[in-house]
This record gives sequence, C-alpha cells and structure tokens, in this order.
Amino acid sequence: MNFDGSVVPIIDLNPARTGTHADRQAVAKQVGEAARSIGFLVVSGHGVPAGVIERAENASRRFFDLSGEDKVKYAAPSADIYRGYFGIETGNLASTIGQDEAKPDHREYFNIGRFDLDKSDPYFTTPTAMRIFRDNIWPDPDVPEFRPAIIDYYREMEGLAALLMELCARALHLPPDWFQDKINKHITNMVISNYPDQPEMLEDGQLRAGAHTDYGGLTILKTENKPGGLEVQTADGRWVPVPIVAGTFIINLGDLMAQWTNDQWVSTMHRVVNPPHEEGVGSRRQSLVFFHQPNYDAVIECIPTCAIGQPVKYAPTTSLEHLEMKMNQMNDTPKFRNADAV
Ligand SMILES: O=C(O)CCC(=O)C(=O)O
Ligand SMILES: [Fe+2]
Repeated sequence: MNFDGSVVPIIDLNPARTGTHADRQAVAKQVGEAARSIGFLVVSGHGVPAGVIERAENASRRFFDLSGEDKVKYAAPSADIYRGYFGIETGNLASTIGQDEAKPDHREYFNIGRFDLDKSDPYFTTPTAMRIFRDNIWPDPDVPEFRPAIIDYYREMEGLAALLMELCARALHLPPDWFQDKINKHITNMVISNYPDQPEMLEDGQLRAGAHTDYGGLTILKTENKPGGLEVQTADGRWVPVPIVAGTFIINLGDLMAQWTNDQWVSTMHRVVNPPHEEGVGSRRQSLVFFHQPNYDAVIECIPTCAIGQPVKYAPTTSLEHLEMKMNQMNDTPKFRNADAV
C-alpha cells in the first residue's frame, strides 16, 4: 500500500465518494491504518477539480511576486488579527513545541479565514466569534483574481475535509456523522506559504519551517515538488520525506485528533527543510494549507471507542482553547522585518 517505499501511504478516495457502503468502509480502514501508524496520508481520487487548484496556485504565486512594498499593504492592521500578509521570517513554528530560541522560519505567508458567515446565527456574533471571524484582507487592487480563486479553493477544501472526517468516524467505529456537529461551524484558517529561492545558505539551524505538530483536527496540504521539502518524524525519531505525487493532497492529523483518540492516532511532528545549497536557486516552493479546525466551542475529549481498556490521557478542552494556547506560544519576531528584501 505504501507509495514508492515511503512510510506515508497513498489512498484513493474515489471508492469512498462514488462506491458502495463496503467501499467506504474499506477506504476508512486504510485511513485508520495511516492515522494510527504515521498520521500522514496522501490522497488521490479526491474529486477537487484540477482547474480550481491551478487557479488558486497561480493567483497565490502572483501575489507573492509583488514587491515587498505592495505586499505589506495587505498586512493585518494589528498583531491580534491573524489575516492577510506576514513577511518573511516573522515567526517560528518550532516555538509552538517549546523551542523558543529557534531561528525564524524562512517563509512568508498569507492567512485567510471564513468569508460566508450566517450572521443570523448567534454562534457567529458572540464576543468570541468577533475575535475569531475577522474580516479577510484581499489583495483585490493588485491581484483581482486572488479572492475568487481562493474562495473557490477554500470551498472545495471544506467539502474534502467533511469527507475525510466522515472516513475518520467510520475508521473509529463511530456513526459516520459523529464529527458533523463539531465541524459544521468550523473556524478553519487557510495559510498560503511561499518559501523563496535560497541562493544563500540560511543561518545554522534555520529552516524553511521548524518542527511542529498542527493544532487542529486535520490539515489538507497542496504543495510542490521542489528541493527543500516536507519531512515527517517516524515513531523511532527518523525524519523522512513525504512523497509529492501530482494531483494529490497530503493529509495530516492535528493535535485535536490525537486527543480525541487518546493518542491511538498520531499528530505527527513535521518540518520543511532547506534545499541543498547547489539547488537553492530554483527551489522556490509554495504551499496551500487548510488547517481544518472544529467549531470554536467543540469539546475535545476522549471519544468513547478509544477509552475502552485504557486510562484517559487528556483533560477535556475545546477547539479554541487548544488553538489559542498554541498560537500564544508562537514567538512572533518583529513583524515584516525584511518585507522589502523579498
Ligand atoms: O509547506 C509545507 O509543506 C508544510 C508547512 C506546514 O507544516 C505548516 O504550515 O504547518
Ligand atoms: Fe504543519
């Protein structure tokens, strides 16, 4: 089942989308095996149109091609707003696992949140909601195609995430809709990261993205096959590359899935490494990352089928409580420090 000898399996979702009940169960079983062993999987047959992906990738590339001066026009107006453009080396993901001294990640990124809130539903207007559902910042004047392309892509990701969560429920011997009321008002942040060409070596110990686990339920990643890519840490501590297969997405579980399952499933440590020096020129790499995050008030506690015969490891938390705990650990270095150097 593993792709090309990798520890990360490739799983065809097509039978789960179009097949019989038995087909769905069979795909769910594969998802469960990957979740239990490495916490990463590569999915093909996902049904997301290639054109939607391509438009989102092209619009994003055009955004990052703007001058630093143009890009900072789309930066968040204050540090507590996690939207819009963040300049190169503004933070280090390794700070979220306690490595406060780690050097800043050599990437720039753009954050997008939900854009279609039903304001007649009080969930979306509470003081907590006001803090989370900030207005998006769109680069309309400079890249008018960005907003529609990203909205279409984000909608596709919502559908794919719902399918994956249903497969997770099946794999955990839960009713297929078990996660439904925990994700139907999700608070997903999508991050588009650009890792620029690296003509020069970075500082010792500095990476494109430092080691971390993701904070939410699951992450859907679309990236490129470039020198200097994504690595996952195996249970015995080795770092191994994740295969980049045309037309697929990489899925990884986040901390909430590990807590829900009492660590039967893994929220795997991963990082983005630098290209070899001789391949630094031409190594520019872009990732579209959909951090599927359950409803802010979703309670995360050991699910019944994972509590059998084992002590429960984690105290209950909520989706938002965990997210904010991790966000507060992120050691933001001064923002937009080198914005015009890219
Ligand atoms: O760009 C990648 O391949 C993954 C980045 C990542 O792990 C993240 O942004 O959380
Ligand atoms: Fe990550």
